[in-house]
Amino acid sequence: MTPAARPDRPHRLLGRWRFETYETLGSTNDHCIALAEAGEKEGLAVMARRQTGARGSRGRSWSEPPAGNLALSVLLRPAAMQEPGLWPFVAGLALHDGLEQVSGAALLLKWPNDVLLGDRKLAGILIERGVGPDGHWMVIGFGANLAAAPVLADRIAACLADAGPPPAQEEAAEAVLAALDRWCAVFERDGFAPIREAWLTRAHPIGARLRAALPAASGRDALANRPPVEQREGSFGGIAADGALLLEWSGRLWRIETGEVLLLGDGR
Ligand SMILES: O=C(O)CCCC[C@@H]1SC[C@@H]2NC(=O)N[C@@H]21
Repeated sequence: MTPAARPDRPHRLLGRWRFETYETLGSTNDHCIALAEAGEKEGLAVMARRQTGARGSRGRSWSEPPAGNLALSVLLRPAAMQEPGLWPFVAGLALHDGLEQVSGAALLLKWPNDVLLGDRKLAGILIERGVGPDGHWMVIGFGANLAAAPVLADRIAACLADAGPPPAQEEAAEAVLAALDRWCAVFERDGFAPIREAWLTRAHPIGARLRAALPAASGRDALANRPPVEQREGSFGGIAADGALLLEWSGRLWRIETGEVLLLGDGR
């Protein structure tokens, strides 16, 4: 957390969230994590109009234009951190539905929680967990290109401005928080089955061509039910009851539990 960082106005209550907005933070995830370690209760939601050190998944940075995109993180303390592998789907649904609602654009989910406009990445999620003096915490960070897409070396990203007038940052944050409130309630009440079903109706179709970049198989990780390669192209076969990606390749359905998945044709 930036020690001097102060919200730019008093927090507002939105469903289960205490919503704070900041002009500038290094990273909204870092800010929430520092507060979680200092004992903050669950339900904090932090939006920054600008981040100076945003982090992406797999240790990458998350590139942002000077202003106008969505940077939002929430702090949860799920009991004993049950089902950690299923939260990406809950969060992905919220990001997808919130952004669709404020833009009217038709968006797609890609495993496990990227949001695409057409075949290009529009938004992503970084989920981090830990345990501090007050118990377990989980921070879910949402990043979405609203006003501008970053220029990336290896692919072309999308922004909502490609599809029409982009929503304001706060409007997008509130829509994502409202959707997250709804999907958390479904998950808490009915478990993963309805989350999985809703996720599948918002994903690219079954049979879409995917390329999965898998971590190198070695030692205990070299599971017998995974292709013994680092990269494989196949067809989307849905998701399993535990959230694993099912990839049809070479006449078999393979389970993919970790790794990066590209929808082929997504601007690369
Ligand atoms: O690589 C990805 O797809 C995940 C990107 C997550 C970026 C968001 S922006 C808000 C929050 N704060 C961060 O530092 N990262 C996440």
